[in-house]
Amino acid sequence: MDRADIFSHPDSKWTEGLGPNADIVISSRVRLARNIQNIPFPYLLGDDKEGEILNLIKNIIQDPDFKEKVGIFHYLPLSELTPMERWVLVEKHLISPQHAQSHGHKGVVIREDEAVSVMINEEDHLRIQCLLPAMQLNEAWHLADEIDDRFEQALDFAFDKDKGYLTSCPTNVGTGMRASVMLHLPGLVLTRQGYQIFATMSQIGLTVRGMYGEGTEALGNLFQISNQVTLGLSEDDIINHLTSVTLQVIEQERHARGILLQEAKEQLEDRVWRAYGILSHARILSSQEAMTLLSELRLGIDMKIIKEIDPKVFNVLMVTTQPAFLQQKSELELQPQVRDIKRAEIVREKISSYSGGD
Ligand SMILES: Nc1ncnc2c1ncn2[C@@H]1O[C@H](COP(=O)(O)OP(=O)(O)OP(=O)(O)O)[C@@H](O)[C@H]1O
Repeated sequence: MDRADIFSHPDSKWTEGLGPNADIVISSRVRLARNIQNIPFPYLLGDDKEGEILNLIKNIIQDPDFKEKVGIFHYLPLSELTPMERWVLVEKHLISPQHAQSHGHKGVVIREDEAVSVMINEEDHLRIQCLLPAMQLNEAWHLADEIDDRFEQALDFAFDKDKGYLTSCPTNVGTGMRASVMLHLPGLVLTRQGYQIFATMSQIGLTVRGMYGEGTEALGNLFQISNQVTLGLSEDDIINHLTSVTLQVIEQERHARGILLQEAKEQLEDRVWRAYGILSHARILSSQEAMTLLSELRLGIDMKIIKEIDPKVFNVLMVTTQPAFLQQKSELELQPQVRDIKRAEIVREKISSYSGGD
């Protein structure tokens, strides 16, 4: 995948949708916050120093040994990207919305398969993120650990022998790790059990966020669950705890789907087929409506109510129907009403490609 493909193709490693519990876990993410010793945190840095950090990282990823060991990365200084390109990276979950809106010498390096991205000068000098499809928290952690080791061969990270890694926000001190899963939980939402379960998360050191992380809405019944605590726990503790809670939530979601099938089969089928009908024929779709209907369609696919559509369609449409991706693809800035027409067209085409025409 070359640099231009990052903005024109919806596919990332996570959109492959393959792996354990892929019917409920859309993606698993591990991010490590790291800072370079003796350099102030980004919020205290002047432009020159920020520029130096960007250059440092650029040189590291261009080193032949680094490339051979951990792969080819594209270097993208945010100042060289259009606002639309930055938002495509948010919609592909490769950078945070906060990073997309920042000014100064910020950047990101992205591995060719888009499983790894490293934000530069976000809240910390480096935010190493590994994003894999389905329930692969352990795999994402091992990959992040490997990338971290490679950077650490070239950089001295700020580390305190008692506290661990030092980070700009005290909530990240220690491992600097946030592990998270993005879950599709329509069963828990429809049976009204979701909010009760989410309310207990903070009592067990976890937090529930919306589709694009901190401060964002939970669209399309998608929720991100992540660890709140980074201090006093090892990386393995964090991964094991999140894994065991996620497996319980998966069980509860399966149970809720079973109840729906047993107690409200016709209503469930009706909802799924209506979603299919609207998505296959609508001429205007807002992003919110599209996400809601795509979630219902995906539920129907996972519950074998609809058999001919590949569940991966949901992951890809989660990216291609988003405002920035739509506009980037059209190479035009589009008014919201025009975007809604374009979105409906894209969804119709994708769905009819499975069902033999609109
Ligand atoms: N499991 C996941 N799958 C896909 N994307 C994710 C997942 N978890 C987080 N993200 C994405 O990562 C970005 C940052 O998320 P979030 O704000 O929750 O975490 P963070 O990096 O730990 O930031 P902070 O330290 O500010 O809380 C967002 O764009 C979000 O969509």
